[in-house]
Amino acid sequence: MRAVDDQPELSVNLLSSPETMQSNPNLAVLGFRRQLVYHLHFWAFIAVVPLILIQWQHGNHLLAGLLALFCANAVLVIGCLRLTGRYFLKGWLFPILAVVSAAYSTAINGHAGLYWAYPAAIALFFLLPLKEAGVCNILFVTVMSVTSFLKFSEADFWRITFSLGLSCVFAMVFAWLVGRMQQELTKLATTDPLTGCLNRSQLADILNSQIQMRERYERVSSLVILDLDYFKVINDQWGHLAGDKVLKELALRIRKRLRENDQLFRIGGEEFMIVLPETRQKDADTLAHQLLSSISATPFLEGIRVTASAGVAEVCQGETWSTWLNRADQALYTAKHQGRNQIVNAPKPDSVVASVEEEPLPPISKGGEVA
Ligand SMILES: Nc1nc2c(ncn2[C@@H]2O[C@H](COP(=O)(O)OP(=O)(O)OP(=O)(O)O)[C@@H](O)[C@H]2O)c(=O)[nH]1
Repeated sequence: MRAVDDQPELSVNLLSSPETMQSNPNLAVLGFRRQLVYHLHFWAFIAVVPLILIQWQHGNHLLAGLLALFCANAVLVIGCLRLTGRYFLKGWLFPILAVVSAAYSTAINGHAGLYWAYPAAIALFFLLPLKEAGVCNILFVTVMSVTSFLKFSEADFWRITFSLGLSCVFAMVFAWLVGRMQQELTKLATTDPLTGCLNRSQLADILNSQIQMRERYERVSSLVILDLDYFKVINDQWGHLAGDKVLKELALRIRKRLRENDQLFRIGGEEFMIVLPETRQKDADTLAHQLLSSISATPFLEGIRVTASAGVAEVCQGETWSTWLNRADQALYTAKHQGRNQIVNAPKPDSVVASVEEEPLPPISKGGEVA
């Protein structure tokens, strides 16, 4: 399990926007992870603040300093998460300071310091990626074993080593299972169970990322929306199970033709959308023709021949994801209206055509040639 992902481009504050989290499963997971980090730092801060005074009064100034640093880090992490939604220093200071403080406290305070080793070891699995947390904990248990060997009786040394080791193993297994469960649930929430295609949950995010590529780097992407023709007739004549098989087979045929970076969504009953990064309209149109040919060339099930219609749209400068999608959708509507089994390319939006037409002509040199 990883507490917080590296997503610097994510500017939403997930601690304060539950609506965003509800509509996007990936953001929901990230939001819960941030909540976990937030609460760990908050409660650790509450628990450790009194210890600073106690250690200072006992003359353990170095330990008091370490604990003060730990609390300052907790305040910074909480503040950054609250104000910017980012994770200060990616969570490394908490485990380092917790582990060093626990080991040092055990060395100077004996059993009183040892009790803090257990929460510190467990917290590692919630703050760091699983592998890093595992390695840190092996080092930590080793340091604590050596300390207890030097400080306590042999029987205590064995007890401490095994109980701390076992706590780490339990925490690791739990964190690993929670991480797997997150992955499974995210997959379930973002894909269509019948065809395995992406569902609408991430549609806006993925289209927006393509728009950003267009705006920042002039990298042009295209959309193809493809819809089976007269699919209702298949359901009516051969039944819904046959209809489902046709949809599965359709997704397979489309996938066979796609590149690794292309993304296939099922956005309606028999309506599919393909996002084609770094693809011009002309090339998207070629792909759409190939898809329509592969759909109509061979029957899906015995006797079931199917055709499809498609709308193609390249993203334009200054366009939002919904206007881009709408243009592709309108093109599909036109293809259906014109008789189906065909592809229609979406025209550029009016504002883009106007701005191209209004572009000033290049200056003319003295000789009458274009400069
Ligand atoms: N088998 C099956 N059918 C579905 C599924 N989702 C939607 N449908 C059916 O798909 C059909 C869509 O019908 P229409 O929207 O009229 O579309 P169409 O018959 O393909 O007509 P055009 O798109 O205009 O060519 C409906 O009968 C839905 O019940 C599904 O998951 N499985």
